[in-house]
Amino acid sequence: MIKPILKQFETLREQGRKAFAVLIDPDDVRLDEFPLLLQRAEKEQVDYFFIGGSLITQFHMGDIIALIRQHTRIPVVLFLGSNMHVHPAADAVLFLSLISGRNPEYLIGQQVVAAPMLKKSGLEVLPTGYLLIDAGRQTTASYISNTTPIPNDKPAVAACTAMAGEMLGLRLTYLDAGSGALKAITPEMIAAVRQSVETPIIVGGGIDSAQKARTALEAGADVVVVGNGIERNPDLLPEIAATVRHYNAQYA
Ligand SMILES: CC(C)=CCC/C(C)=C/CC/C(C)=C/CC/C(C)=C/COP(=O)(O)OP(=O)(O)O
Ligand SMILES: O=P(O)(O)OC[C@@H](O)CO
Ligand SMILES: [Mg+2]
Repeated sequence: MIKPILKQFETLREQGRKAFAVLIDPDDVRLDEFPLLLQRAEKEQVDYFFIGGSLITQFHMGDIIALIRQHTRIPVVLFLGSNMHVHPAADAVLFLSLISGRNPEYLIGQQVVAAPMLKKSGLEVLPTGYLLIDAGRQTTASYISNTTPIPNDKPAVAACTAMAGEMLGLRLTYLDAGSGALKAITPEMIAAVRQSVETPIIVGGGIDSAQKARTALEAGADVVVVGNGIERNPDLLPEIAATVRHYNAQYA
């Protein structure tokens, strides 16, 4: 039996293994070209698809998930900007609470509205402390959520925020510089969070080279997420997949 996804993340963390998640922004998917990416992802042993966006204007999330099922066995995890984007055909949902911000709507409001729907959906719910980190420019997620990201040179703020999230019972920590970030999260910040919590750590935003992925993994990320970088340059997918495989072969 395939382990639930939270258990998979916790096992990675316990064993020192790493995983690679490809972020699919539904609005940027061309359904005719998508199977090519999927075949590549399957061949390169991508571990997860994260799917979602701050805004979704194309109503084809169901078609996207159906194509993923047709071409791969890679689990699909919803990464949502809004409770209106929930789709029951996925495997799991990152149940984000935006704990770096002070906007109650994104700390608990969206979650209250989504809860009954999620309970019925059969989706695995992954309680996640979500931290937006300054990216060198305003990102869609910080604009839409109306929250101030944590300054990227303040690792202690991120560490204390993650710690509080863990104490509140959140099981995953997601450090996100935001999609298309100019600056990826510093290794100092990732390491400070790693020393402060036991939860698996997901890191994303602005990872547009294999070297940046490796830096995040070495600093303590358990899962790296790449979206824009692969949209711009599909050859980055095999490069990052090889980096993660190499890391796992070397250290696990
Ligand atoms: C789990 C439920 C029910 C809701 C979550 C609602 C919360 C708390 C969201 C957090 C804030 C937020 C708006 C996050 C968005 C995260 C995301 C999917 C980012 C992907 O990138 P985009 O922000 O779409 O960037 P682009 O502008 O590059 O498309
Ligand atoms: O698109 P990129 O910059 O890779 O960001 C991935 C994800 O963490 C954004 O929320
Ligand atoms: Mg988007």
